[in-house]
Amino acid sequence: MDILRLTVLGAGTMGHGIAQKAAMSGIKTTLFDIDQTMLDKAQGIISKNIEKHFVGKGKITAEEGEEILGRLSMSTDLVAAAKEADMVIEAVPENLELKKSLFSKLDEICPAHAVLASNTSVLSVTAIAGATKRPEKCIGAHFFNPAAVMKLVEVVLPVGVAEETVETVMNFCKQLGKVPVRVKDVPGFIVNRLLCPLYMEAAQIVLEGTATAEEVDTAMKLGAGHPMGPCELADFGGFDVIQMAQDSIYEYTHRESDRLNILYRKMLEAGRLGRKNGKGFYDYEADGTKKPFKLF
Ligand SMILES: NC(=O)c1ccc[n+]([C@@H]2O[C@H](COP(=O)([O-])OP(=O)(O)OC[C@H]3O[C@@H](n4cnc5c(N)ncnc54)[C@H](O)[C@@H]3O)[C@@H](O)[C@H]2O)c1
Repeated sequence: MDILRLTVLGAGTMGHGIAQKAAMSGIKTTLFDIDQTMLDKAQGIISKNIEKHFVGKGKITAEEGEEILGRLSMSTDLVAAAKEADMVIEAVPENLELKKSLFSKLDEICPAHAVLASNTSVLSVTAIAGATKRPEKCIGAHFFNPAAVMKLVEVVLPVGVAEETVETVMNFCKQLGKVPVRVKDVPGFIVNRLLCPLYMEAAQIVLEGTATAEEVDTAMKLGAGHPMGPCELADFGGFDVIQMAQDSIYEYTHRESDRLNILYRKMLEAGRLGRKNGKGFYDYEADGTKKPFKLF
């Protein structure tokens, strides 16, 4: 099935990037949020991105830029936003009850053929799908931040998903210029399952004083070819998100090595969330410069 009409729920960090990419790929896209100010903000960011990075750089004409924006509409009315959708992607806050309740409503509102996708990072897609009467049409579509730029989408297969749904979503991702990878609905999927142990060991090295965060980052960038060091990357992802991901992986594996490193818990207790509040392994200035934070 081709996706001609897409609805994205949540106009925050991820939702606006997914909506921008879909509109740029020729898909009629509606961005829904309960907060009009988030929709206004998203509209502003998308318009600026298209002007600055595409029209301004001569990649598309001004008319093509207008056409992209013409394919994008904003709504605070869920029924109007979703009733004709071929596919819905929810990118609302990481809260299982909220996502289940939205999926249950979407199940009533959307056409019978519509695919319902969740952008959840750590929650069970199977549990979200279970809130509907169409689990075979529910799936995870895990985009990465910034969603308009990052190539990967983890296509997450919950229990009971139909192969036809998987194929539809794999093709949709390719239409967006993304590279989709199939993964079963197990905590951490692929990327977080592999990144979390790196975050935990990096924190342990810093905690025991073997090396500083800066030394860990330099070592992994220059020695392992990573574009960002693990401490910088942990700051970027956010310690609250890492905590949720790590706890969900531990709940699945019950391995001691998969427990959240105490340093993240201490940072969170100290109100340090990472880049999102300018306080992580590093302190960040408004101009993007950073200096290492002295832990103890
Ligand atoms: N930020 C990331 O790096 C990242 C990466 C991958 C996946 N995710 C996942 O994407 C989802 C969204 O994350 P985000 O960082 O974009 O969040 P965000 O807080 O930036 O945005 C969430 C948006 O949802 C809106 N919202 C709240 N309740 C709503 C409702 N009932 N209906 C519609 N909209 C509602 C909010 O107004 C807000 O605009 C989460 O599940 C998160 O785990 C985030």
